[in-house]
Amino acid sequence: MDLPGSVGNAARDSGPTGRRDAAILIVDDAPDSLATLRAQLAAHGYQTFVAQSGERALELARRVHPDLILLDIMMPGMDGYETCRQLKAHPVTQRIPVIFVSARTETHDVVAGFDLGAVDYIRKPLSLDEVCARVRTQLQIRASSETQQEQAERLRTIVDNMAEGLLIIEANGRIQFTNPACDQYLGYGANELAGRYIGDLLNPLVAQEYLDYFARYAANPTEAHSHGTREVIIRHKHGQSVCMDLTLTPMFLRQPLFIGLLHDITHHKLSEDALQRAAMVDPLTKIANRRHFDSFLEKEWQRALRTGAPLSLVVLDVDHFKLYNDTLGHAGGDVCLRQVAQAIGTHALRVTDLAARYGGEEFVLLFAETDLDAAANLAESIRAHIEELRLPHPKSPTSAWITVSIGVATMHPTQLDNIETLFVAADRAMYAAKEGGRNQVRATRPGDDGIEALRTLAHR
Ligand SMILES: Nc1nc2c(ncn2[C@@H]2O[C@H](COP(=O)(O)OP(=O)(O)OP(=O)(O)O)[C@@H](O)[C@H]2O)c(=O)[nH]1
Repeated sequence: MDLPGSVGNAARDSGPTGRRDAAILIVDDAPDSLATLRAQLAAHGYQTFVAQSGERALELARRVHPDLILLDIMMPGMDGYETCRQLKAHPVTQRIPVIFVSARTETHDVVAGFDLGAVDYIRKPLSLDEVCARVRTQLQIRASSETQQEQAERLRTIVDNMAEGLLIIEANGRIQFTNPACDQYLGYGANELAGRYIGDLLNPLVAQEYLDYFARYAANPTEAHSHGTREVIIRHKHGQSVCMDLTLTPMFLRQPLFIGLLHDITHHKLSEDALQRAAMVDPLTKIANRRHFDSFLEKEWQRALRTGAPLSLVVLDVDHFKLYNDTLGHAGGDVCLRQVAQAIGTHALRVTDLAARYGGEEFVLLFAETDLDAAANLAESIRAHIEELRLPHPKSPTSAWITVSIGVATMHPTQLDNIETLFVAADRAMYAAKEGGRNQVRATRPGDDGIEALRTLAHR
């Protein structure tokens, strides 16, 4: 009988403390030798299994997964060498340490044993204490290598499954490793990024900044600290840009290395952009709001200062709008403002033009690099466009339709001027249009003499 009474899965289970005794399979065709070894090992607290042939040893090893195998070489049928070869060839048993126990003591026998993957070789006749000492040592080695392997596997599982992208980068910017999340974020297959350089992913200026930081760290690893988290635009494999938070931490593992953690913030970015856009738009009419217009005007003003180009401001006010609201209701007034805004917006065609609702029923347009005549002509087409909308204004003393009064002012700004001057001039021109009978455009150049300078372009 080869098996001890307790063989089976129960014998291999963990005890209540979670620790199980090491199990040793002893393979020897000589019953005496088997019995002696077994008694000795059992006395040291090991669980033992015995087999008297190579074939039986293979079968048992696959079933009970012993922690160690003591294997005789000379056996009838399959000898110890062949048994060892087959143990090492099978995935279930290949990692079980094998110690040869043999009366064959020639060096080439011992070498052949090691060549087959044995971890030790004990010569017969046996010194039982020596056997126990060698068994104990091998079990300790196995336990510690198993622990290391488990730790490595645990780490690997974490790295493979984490949501953040992970990159290991060398000091020269070469990517050494990426995890699956990183590959997926950036559109690459497994191992495809390894060997590439961060310059392949980042814009040249940002990549250079990182390379400078790497070089500083490599020159003085003890002084360096984490580069912190920063928002970067990374090139996806298929060309599009992805917005990510990148956290870089330096570490020294035989060489200076940098651990990069990538966190996808495209979604935050999209909502941030949407918020930013919303902050620039008038909620009722969906054209630019006053805040956006003011900052746009400030930029164009500065540009006009540099280039000396003319800057034209158009101020537009809906005529008798209070009366319109009183007649058709506030909601009707809102609809009208939307239609007027839409019409105005269609006249701001160049990137240097902007139409905005400045407040209430007042609208403004900026035409950069546009002189007074051109701006006045544009204003006149806006006036005509709105009149042609034929939005009924039943009680208006000016027209049966909605009309607007428009003031235009043009300046070649100098350092001595300010934006206020341009606004005041356009406002005065607009009020002159109101006073002149509404539904008309008046234009002026600040600096010309007051109301006389206003030119009537279209007076109906
Ligand atoms: N429906 C609506 N009305 C608004 C809005 N903002 C301002 N108004 C109204 O627009 C009207 C502007 O009236 P006024 O400034 O007195 O001038 P007006 O009636 O347009 O007359 P003139 O400018 O002299 O032609 C006021 O009644 C405001 O309540 C808005 O968002 N929606």
